[in-house]
Amino acid sequence: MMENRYATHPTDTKSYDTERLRKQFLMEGLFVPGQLNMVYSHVDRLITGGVIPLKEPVKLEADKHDIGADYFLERREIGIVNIGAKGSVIVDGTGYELDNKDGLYVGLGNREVWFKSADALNPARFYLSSAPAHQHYPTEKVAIGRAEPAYLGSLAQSNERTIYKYFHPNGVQSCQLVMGMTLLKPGSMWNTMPSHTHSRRSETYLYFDMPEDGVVFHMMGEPSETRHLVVRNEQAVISPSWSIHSGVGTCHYTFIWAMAGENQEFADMDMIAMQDLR
Ligand SMILES: O=C[C@H](O)[C@@H](O)CC(=O)C(=O)O
Ligand SMILES: [Zn+2]
Repeated sequence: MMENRYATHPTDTKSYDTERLRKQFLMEGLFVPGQLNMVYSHVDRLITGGVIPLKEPVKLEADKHDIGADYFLERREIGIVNIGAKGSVIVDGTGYELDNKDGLYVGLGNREVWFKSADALNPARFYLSSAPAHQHYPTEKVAIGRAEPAYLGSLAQSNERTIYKYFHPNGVQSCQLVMGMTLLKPGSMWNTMPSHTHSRRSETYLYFDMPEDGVVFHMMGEPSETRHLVVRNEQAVISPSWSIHSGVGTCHYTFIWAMAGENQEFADMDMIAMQDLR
């Protein structure tokens, strides 16, 4: 299933109530057993999806009306991260086994991508992020143990966390997609504070590894006009270029970030001074 989400003007967003904010920016139903669910955001044309294969493998596909192509990766690339139990992704006949938190880049031109769980009773949960692409780059797996970690924050500020970059200029190559995972240490609940925007690109966040009753208050909006979304386990957020994207949880959690836009420089951010937040 593909749901469409359209771009929003920051001035319009000021008058949104909770319901409208959630409809526009929150992706709640990505992970449903046995299904492939996707959201097509017209912000940078990022497609965000989730798939939990059970007994039957699930094929990566979309309606021609949505993507304007005969097969999913005809004019796109995709980043996949498994947030569940062991599974595999089969790319034009070649299988790649993904354990929990392993990632796989699949580039333009691959015709058939299938998702499989090793055990239907304890299935894989694949998170997907896809951007338009103009060139083929090789399919490549990034095991979490192989990704380069960056340590940020401090326990005193409740934001001690490790950032793993999967697909980026110094790692697995892609056309647009820059994707990685940030793990908060137990006792740390804040992510991406001090906050930033980056008008050169947009971003999505998937929050997971949270208890059922856990929530993250995801901060969004223009720096001088902040709003929040209450986000639960395995829900994702669309962050347009003009919005901050930051959050605080009721306990520590993990999130996957994905970006697309003008460039791929991770550090190309506009930092917001704490005194400018409203
Ligand atoms: O533009 C970069 C993204 O917002 C994230 O990579 C930030 C992040 O993971 C963090 O600070 O923990
Ligand atoms: Zn960012």
